[in-house]
Amino acid sequence: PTAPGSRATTLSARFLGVMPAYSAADDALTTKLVTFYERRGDSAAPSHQATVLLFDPRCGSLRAVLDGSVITAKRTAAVSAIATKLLMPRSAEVLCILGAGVQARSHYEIFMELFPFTEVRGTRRSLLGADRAAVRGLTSRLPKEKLPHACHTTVKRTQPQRKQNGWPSFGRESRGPICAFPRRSGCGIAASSAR
Ligand SMILES: NC(=O)C1=CN([C@@H]2O[C@H](COP(=O)(O)OP(=O)(O)OC[C@H]3O[C@@H](n4cnc5c(N)ncnc54)[C@H](OP(=O)(O)O)[C@@H]3O)[C@@H](O)[C@H]2O)C=CC1
Ligand SMILES: O=C([O-])C1=[NH+]CCC1
Repeated sequence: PTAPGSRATTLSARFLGVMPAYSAADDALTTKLVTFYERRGDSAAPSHQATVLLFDPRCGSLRAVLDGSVITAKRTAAVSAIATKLLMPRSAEVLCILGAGVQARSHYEIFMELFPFTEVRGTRRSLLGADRAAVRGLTSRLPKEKLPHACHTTVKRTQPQRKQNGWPSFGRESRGPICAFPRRSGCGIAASSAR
């Protein structure tokens, strides 16, 4: 959990995070409850499930219960976008997304809206079969200049964007194995100027 004052109760690879926050400026008292579980087998449940509770700061009464899934997806991508805006080299042209989950999708959407990337490349574990360890190490071990080469599929922004469930359809323009991007679930994101 990333919010100040957050607490997480852990049971193996299963977490319940409690993320309370108070903003005097917004007159808002709130907490998010989020479970994040390692996905097992072919479970259909999302790995992250969240609910947001909104309280009246004056009397402490509960005022609203909100589904936290969209809030989590959009808020996390928005914070990444702010960091990217401040840190990304001006020459960056390639957006590389590692993983193909909820965050991958929300990051893709906001990054393509805000930044002039000319190309997007993506990778997902399931395509790698026995080579899963290689993907696990991507974010930590791969030299920056190698990152795009590790990606499994690519689409040029200049080409017509065919959509498939809201995502670009990585098809004929793909290099390497064609990825039915996405299936269900993103583990990391990086912007690279490497060609
Ligand atoms: N900082 C913040 O505020 C937040 C951070 N997060 C973090 O962002 C990350 C992504 O979350 P989310 O998109 O919701 O999760 P999803 O479960 O939707 O997606 C996870 C993706 O990571 C891949 N993956 C999982 N384990 C491995 C592994 N061992 N090796 C390679 N790939 C793997 C999955 O592959 P496959 O499809 O094959 O299963 C899937 O593509 C998580 O680490 C999450 O905790 C999320 C929300 C908020
Ligand atoms: O903000 C959030 O919902 C989470 N951060 C890490 C795991 C879940």
